[in-house]
Amino acid sequence: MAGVNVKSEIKPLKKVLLHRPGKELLNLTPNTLEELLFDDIPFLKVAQAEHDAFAQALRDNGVEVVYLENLMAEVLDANPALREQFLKQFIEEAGIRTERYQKILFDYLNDNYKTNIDLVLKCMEGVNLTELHTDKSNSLVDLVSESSKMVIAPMPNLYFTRDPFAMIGNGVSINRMYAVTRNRETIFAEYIFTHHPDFKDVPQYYSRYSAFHIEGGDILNINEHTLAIGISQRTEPDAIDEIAHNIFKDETSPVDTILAFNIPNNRAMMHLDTVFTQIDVDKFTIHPGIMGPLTVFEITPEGEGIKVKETSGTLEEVLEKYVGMPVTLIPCAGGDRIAAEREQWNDGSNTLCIAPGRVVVYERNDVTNALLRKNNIDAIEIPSAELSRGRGGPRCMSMPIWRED
Ligand SMILES: NC(=O)NCCC[C@H](N)C(=O)O
Repeated sequence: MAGVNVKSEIKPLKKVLLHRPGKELLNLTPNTLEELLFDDIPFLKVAQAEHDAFAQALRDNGVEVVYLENLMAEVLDANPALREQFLKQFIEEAGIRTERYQKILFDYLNDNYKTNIDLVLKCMEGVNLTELHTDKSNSLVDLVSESSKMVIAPMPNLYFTRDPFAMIGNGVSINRMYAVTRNRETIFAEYIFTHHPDFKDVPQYYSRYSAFHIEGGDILNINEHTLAIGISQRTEPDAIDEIAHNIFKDETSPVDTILAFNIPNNRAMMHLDTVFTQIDVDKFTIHPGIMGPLTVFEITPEGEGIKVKETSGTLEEVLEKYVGMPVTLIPCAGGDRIAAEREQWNDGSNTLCIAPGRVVVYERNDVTNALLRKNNIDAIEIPSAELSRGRGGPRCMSMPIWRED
């Protein structure tokens, strides 16, 4: 299956991109948690077992699972000249400024990680100064530096494959991320969507070099004509203007309406998909906390440009207009504020829909999961004690590549 095809949030999922959490999680420390966007340090062995259970649940439901690290290694295997280019770019973007250190790191990584898959996994893991064995007598920096510190920071958020790039119909948005720690994640997308034979012809609607940030957790394909994008902590309105122009300009894209949902700017609701996901033709999960402050803007093409207006009506009315039937909003954990806040913090609203009425959910969100079943939703539970410490659920941990039309 070459290319990408995602024109819905709910149609049967055929192919998905994941990243199995790796040694990058071992390089989280209490002092770096905030900068690296984690709230605690997951126990890697258990996080991997939970993630494998997630992948298996998807395979059991007929979904082909591909891994980010493998696609990237395939690109480098097929184009040996890119290995050097990638590594230099990666080291530079990791913030290594001096030529001396750029060379030390290049040689260390290139010489010690001979296969491309090992190199890619090592880049994700990060590099500790203790690995480098530099000669302390010819550099003041080395002499005064702590002996154990990360000279290349780890990339612990990679298992949230939803965010660095996002499929929109038959195209892709390669994102500029909100936080420095996540910006290197999109280098992999740049290589895959430029060089991988399955993905190099996919139209690109956004560039990682654009000035404004936008993340995939804010992008929802409501149907082939309608896209919803969150204005959030992670996505700036300027980025939505820019992507709207690019999508409307593409004659092959049927998208003619973008709904911009203005959600509160805070960590608990960092992306639209942390507060709102579609789970059936006429059902959505929702965090009750966004109902009050939510405004929705409608963006449509006008001439060479775009036209923007605020929509009127309740959220139900707005959604009904676009899905073409009455809709039910299922509040996370029912109506109770304490249960809703607790379960939303652990991604109760962040479900991955794999067919209409069938979703993958974290098992810990008992109240929400029972409510979904009461609404005739088939909720497939996966273990989540460790994965949830990164603040993302099944939708965040997956990037659909292909859904049936
Ligand atoms: N779509 C999502 O909501 N993704 C979750 C991302 C969690 C990650 N720790 C972050 O803060 O970016």
